[in-house]
Order: sequence, then C-alpha cells, then structure tokens
Amino acid sequence: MTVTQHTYARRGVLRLGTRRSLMATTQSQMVADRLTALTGATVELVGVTTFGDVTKAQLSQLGGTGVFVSALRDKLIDGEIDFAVHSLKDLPTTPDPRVVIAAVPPRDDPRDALVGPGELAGLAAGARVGTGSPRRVAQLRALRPDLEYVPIRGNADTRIGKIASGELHAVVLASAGLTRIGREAEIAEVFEPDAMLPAPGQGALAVECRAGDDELIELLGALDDPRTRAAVTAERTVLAALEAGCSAPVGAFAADAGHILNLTAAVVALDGTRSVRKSTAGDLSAAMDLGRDLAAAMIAEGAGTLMGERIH
Ligand SMILES: NCc1[nH]cc(CCC(=O)O)c1CC(=O)O
Repeated sequence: MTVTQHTYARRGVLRLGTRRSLMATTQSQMVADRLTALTGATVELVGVTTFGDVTKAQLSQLGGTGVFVSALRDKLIDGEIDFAVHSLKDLPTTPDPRVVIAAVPPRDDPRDALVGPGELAGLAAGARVGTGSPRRVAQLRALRPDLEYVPIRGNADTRIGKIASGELHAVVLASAGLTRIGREAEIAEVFEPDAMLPAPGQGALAVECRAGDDELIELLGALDDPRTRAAVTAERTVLAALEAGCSAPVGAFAADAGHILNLTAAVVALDGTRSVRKSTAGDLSAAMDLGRDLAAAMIAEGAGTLMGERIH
C-alpha cells in the first residue's frame, strides 16, 4: 500500500468524474473520502454533464440503458478523468474492454422501499403508485393487484415530489438511493427480498478506471469488498445468461453467509400472475457458475417465455 501510494503521488490529485445529480455526487464523494482515508490519496470531483442530463425527458428513458455510464467511460478514455463511480445496477452486463472495475465497495441496503403515507398493504384500493421499473411493477402487482401502477421518470426527488403534488399516493425506489439523497426518513416500508426481489447489483457501486492503469487499479483495490463483488457477480451473471436487459422484469439477490452465497432470482410476468423463481447456494468463489446454472434452470422452467411476453 505505502509503495503504491508513493508511486501514485507523482500524478498528484486523482480526478473522479461524476454526474451532477445529488445521488451521483453523494456516492462519488463517499468513495473519494474512503479512498483518502485508506490510502492518503488526494481526490478531486469533476462534474460531467452527460447527454442524458441535458435532454431530461429522453434521458430518463435512456437512463437504464447505460448512457450515463458510457459518457463517463468516454471521459476516462479521453484522459479527462482518472476514475468514475457508477451504481452497479446501471452497468450493462457486457464488459467494456477499455475499462476495469477496480473495486466493488461494501454494498448498502439492496432492498426496494416504499415512500408514502404507510405500508403497501394499507393503501386504499385504486391508490396510484409510481415506479418506472417493470421488475417492481410486476412484483407489486403480485402483492397488490388492485392498485394503479403509474410509470414515472426523473430523479428520486422529482418522483417523490409527485406525492406532495397529489399526482401519486406512493412511489417505490431503491432504499440505498433514498438514503444517499437524505430522504430515508420518508421510507414507509422496506420490502424484504422474498416479497420483492431487488435488481441485480442494487445498492452496490462499481469503481472504474482505464484498463492498463495498473498503479491506479492497485490503489483503488483498497476499496474492494470481495464478498460484495461475489454477490453482484452471481446476480449479474443471471441477468446476462437470461439475455435480459436492465428493463426486464428480472430480480436477483445473493446473500452471503460466511463463504456461502445464497442466490435467488426471479422472472415475473408483467401482470404479476406468474413467475419463475429459483434459489441455489454455493461457494463465494463459484459466483459466476452459480449465476449461470441458476439461469439455465430458470430457462428450463419457462423464464424465456415469460420474458418474451413483454414484447407483445
Ligand atoms: N436506475 C436509477 C438508479 N440507479 C441506482 C439507483 C439506486 C441506488 C442503487 O441501487 O445503488 C437508482 C434509483 C432507484 O432505483 O431508485
């Protein structure tokens, strides 16, 4: 560590590129502070305005497909920034050979949360619940088929604002995101994974830098939590093996107990009436095999057909 720090100091201040949203700057600052505490490195946040941030309406539609991610990657490759922090669940499962995930820090709360006047079970029939995610809508419909699910876009503040304006009764968002923007006090219910399976990688971050930037890869490695990395690897391998995108109604969550991963994944029909849900367990070191095998078992039980239905 000392050696790395010493060599790296020749480059001076490390530039951490971040989108300008509150959630992005908060999680980037968390990572910067942790890196400084662990290694003594000096980190400067560099705000990056992405295409998505400029064209708001279209952006939110593209948000899940990696536009933010590619904008930051382009800045990395151009050498304008040295590293970047992404929400892991927003990363496409196809690797980009130009970059490496140098660290996956310890995960925050992976669960989904409801912001509203009370728990889901207590909402009046017909209540309007906002969420833009097919995974959440499908699982919410299974719990409360009698509510109205309204597709919403925009950042978390905008979404929560629709409750105060009377447009919606409640919204469902990631607990980790709500906490990062300081809105955790407004959470009325946190869903356990058996009721609502989180998105693969939810609550975790990815710290990325240029492939071949070996000194920095080693320095950033101080932030890595191998257990979180194994868990999200298993989850994302399910997603990749199902050939599902980030907008598919697919949930996956791996809980680690010692050196064992307990992996559960589900594909849910959009109307919430049917699902293929399977669990498996195995060693942390076999995370990728676990994910691949579970996806194969799900496909054998019709997961592909369920996902295909959303096209019609
Ligand atoms: N797609 C947007 C996004 N990307 C990451 C988070 C939340 C934080 C996280 O999962 O790490 C969110 C918002 C949400 O789903 O409520």
